[in-house]
Amino acid sequence: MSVLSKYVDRIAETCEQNGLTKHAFSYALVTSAIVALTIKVTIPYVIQNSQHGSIKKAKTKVNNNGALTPTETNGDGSEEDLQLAEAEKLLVAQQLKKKTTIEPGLNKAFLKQLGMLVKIMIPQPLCYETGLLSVHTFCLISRTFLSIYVAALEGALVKFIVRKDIRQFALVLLKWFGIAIPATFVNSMIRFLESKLALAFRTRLVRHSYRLYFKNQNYYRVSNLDGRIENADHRLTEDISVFASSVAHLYSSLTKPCFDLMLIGLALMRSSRKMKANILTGPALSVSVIALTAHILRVVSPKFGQLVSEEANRYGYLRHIHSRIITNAEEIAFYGGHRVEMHQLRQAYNRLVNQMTTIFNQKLWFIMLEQFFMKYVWSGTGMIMVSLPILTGNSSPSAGPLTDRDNSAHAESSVSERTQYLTTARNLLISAADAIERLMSSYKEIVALAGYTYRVAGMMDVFEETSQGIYCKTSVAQSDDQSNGIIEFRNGKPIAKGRIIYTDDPKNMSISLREVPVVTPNCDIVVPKLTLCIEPGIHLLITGPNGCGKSSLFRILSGLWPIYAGELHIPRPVEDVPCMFYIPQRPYMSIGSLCDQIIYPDTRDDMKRKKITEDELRHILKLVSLEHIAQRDSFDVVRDWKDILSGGEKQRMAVARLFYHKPRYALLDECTSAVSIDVESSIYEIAKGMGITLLTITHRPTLWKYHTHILEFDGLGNWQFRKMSSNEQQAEKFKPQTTS
Ligand SMILES: Nc1ncnc2c1ncn2[C@@H]1O[C@H](COP(=O)(O)OP(=O)(O)OP(=O)(O)O)[C@@H](O)[C@H]1O
Repeated sequence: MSVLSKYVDRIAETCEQNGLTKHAFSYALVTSAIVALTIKVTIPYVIQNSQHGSIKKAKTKVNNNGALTPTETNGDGSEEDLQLAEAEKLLVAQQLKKKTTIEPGLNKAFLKQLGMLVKIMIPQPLCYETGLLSVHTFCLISRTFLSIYVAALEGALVKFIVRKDIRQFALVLLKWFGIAIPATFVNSMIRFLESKLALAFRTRLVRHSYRLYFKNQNYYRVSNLDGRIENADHRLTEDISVFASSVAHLYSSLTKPCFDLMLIGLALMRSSRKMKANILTGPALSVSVIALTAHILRVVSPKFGQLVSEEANRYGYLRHIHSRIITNAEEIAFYGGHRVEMHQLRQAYNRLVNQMTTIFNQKLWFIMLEQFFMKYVWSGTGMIMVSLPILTGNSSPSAGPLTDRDNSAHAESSVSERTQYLTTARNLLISAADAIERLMSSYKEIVALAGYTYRVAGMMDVFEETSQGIYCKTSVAQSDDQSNGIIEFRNGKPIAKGRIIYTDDPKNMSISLREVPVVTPNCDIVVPKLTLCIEPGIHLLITGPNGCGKSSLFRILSGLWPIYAGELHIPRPVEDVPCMFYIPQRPYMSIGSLCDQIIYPDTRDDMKRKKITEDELRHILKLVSLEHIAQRDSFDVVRDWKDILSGGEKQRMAVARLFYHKPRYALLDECTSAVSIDVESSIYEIAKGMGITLLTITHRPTLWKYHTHILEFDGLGNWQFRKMSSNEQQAEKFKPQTTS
């Protein structure tokens, strides 16, 4: 700094010699500094706006064409970058189209969302969280009192040093050490309670969102039927955790400085009064300076909420790509697709880095300005505030004749008093400045919190809507013309007008569909109207070309896909006898032991309640020719069954589940395609013998003979439901692969 000022002095002298006054030079210097600062502050906004404009143009292109055809590239990103951005945004584009889209920031919507989340985190006035909050608040207030006491002690220490009073000095020093024990304990307690509070909030939020996530098969609906949340896992883990921590942190970083300011202000006023000075000038000056600087900071502050929300989006996308690679590792390895995958991973990472760099860049200038105000402008104001009582105070000796000795004693005492006042006031001011700095930087945290609030509250809103059957997907056919009047739309969203009716009549255990259309989540109509009745004992074979809607029918029967019209009548499941049990082509292996695989989705307790023994499980395994697995391992051994069992073994394990649950209807979706024909035949025989009605999708003619009826789709929306002729049942003899 001194080198710089010498350099400036030298230039000023040179200018003076050339006829320019020192005044004119300093005006020019200050003006150019202000102009430079203005340019620095405004340029990021100009760049940001122009980038926003170009991305918007590209987005319009996508929305208009309904395809990813970005034509614009911005300065720092390639076309590929933009494509990736669009891929990230594709699933939330529906939301962006809506006029009601809320941008994360410090606004009414944020307060509403925060209020909603606070109600979840603190469900009632008297609960564990309010207990924690009360203890935390008590610790925060105690810490403020301790700070004031320590400042007073330090003032007294200096006073006794100036007075050379060793005895008093030693006494106060002892007190100072004594206070250190509770002070450090309270400090540590504050951090401990903040972590406990964050964990308690997180637990409440996690419990609530898990409840919603598993309500009405939401975990399926959110990722398959709705397009607003791409990475629910990221929101359920990372976002909730960061949100809870930042709420807990904000509580202490907002309340503690407020207490500090209040009590320190009072303490400062008291010491000003002691110095017989005006107690209002100092605080009035400091309040005006702080209000002004705070306003400037607010105006120039970058939109940290949006920036943080976008960063979380990109981070979520990166994790999503990672988890896709882990899930599909074998397929990628067989294809040798590592180059493509790595490229996508790099792109996603680069986009995250770009966003983080933008945030760092924005922070650089903002923090510089913030520090300038807080460290220099405020310190200067503090110095004026502290010196005012001494400079304007009336501490002259009282009237009356005084000897020289009296005068010198009085002078000595008032010097030590003033030193004590200055030291105490300085310490208090440092604490107050620290408190204000924390309050100001909390603003940044609040804005960042707005980003997380937007993501967490948005997730809960989507969960609520999807659980009620309200979906939003990007590429849905949104007009009645496109859907031929089969689907009705309201506010651009399709309405599921169809009804599921559960029948309780034990004499009527049939499944019947009445004019139910098969509609995909994108609102493509696969079959316009389907009417059929499946009685127990009607073993139905479902055939048709690929993509004709066979599996979709199962999704509708299981209640996974909404019914847009007509009626579906199904028997109400009674305890221990499920109505339908679905077995997919790619069986799902759960985490757990061999026993857990067979009884899934039952638990061990359910199994005990049903009084099923391990011998019975062994028998079930024998029925599907898997007894060797039980011989190899015990039923309790936990393994990664997904990797340990072969494709055919996994399919047989899934059939073992069917034999364990013995449902009324089995929905078999090519579930034995990898099982040898002899085992497959015996499985079908046993299932029929158990009284299970089969609804089978298969391309194998060998299975036709186990069925009595056939449902044929032609792939154009037409279908035929009829009894099979005896010739068709013997199809395997003369019709090796045909379906319809
Ligand atoms: N989650 C989904 N979102 C959007 N469309 C889907 C979804 N699942 C399936 N579809 C579409 O629905 C149509 C019917 O699919 P479905 O799975 O019922 O075919 P399928 O007859 O079982 O075919 P395959 O014999 O190949 O298994 C297909 O055009 C498919 O693209």
